[in-house]
Amino acid sequence: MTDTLERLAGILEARKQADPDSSYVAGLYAKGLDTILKKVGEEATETVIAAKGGSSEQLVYETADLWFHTLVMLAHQGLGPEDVLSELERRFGLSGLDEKAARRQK
Ligand SMILES: N=c1c2ncn([C@@H]3O[C@H](COP(=O)(O)OP(=O)(O)OP(=O)(O)O)[C@@H](O)[C@H]3O)c2ncn1[C@@H]1O[C@H](COP(=O)(O)O)[C@@H](O)[C@H]1O
Repeated sequence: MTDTLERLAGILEARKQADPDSSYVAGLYAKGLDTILKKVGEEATETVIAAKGGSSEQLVYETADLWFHTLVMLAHQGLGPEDVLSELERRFGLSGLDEKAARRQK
């Protein structure tokens, strides 16, 4: 499963050298962070709409768009899926309620 994320992250890294006219990802990098963040916001909204009223197929499609654009965002910021997966690994065994309580004590 993570092979797919690693493979995609490799492509996103390589697209940093690509021509924006021949690559959607290179085009996003060229337009900059604000454009990438706008796409993330749009895809998040489309995912919510699909979850509320769409088919399973639409929800999977929109979630893929959302994941893809968040991976572009991470790559633009010098991060990758391994960073997010490490954070999720760290959270294993830590209840969300306990984590929230610990944050409130800070
Ligand atoms: N996984 C994806 C992927 N998912 C979604 N998209 C694109 O993300 C866009 C989604 O935007 P919308 O749904 O809003 O559609 P749109 O109206 O056409 O988009 P905009 O004109 O508003 O940008 C579409 O253009 C999709 O084609 C993707 N584009 C690329 N990839 C991967 O990235 C690789 C590199 O792509 P290029 O850089 O284009 O070679 C590809 O081989 C794929 O593996």
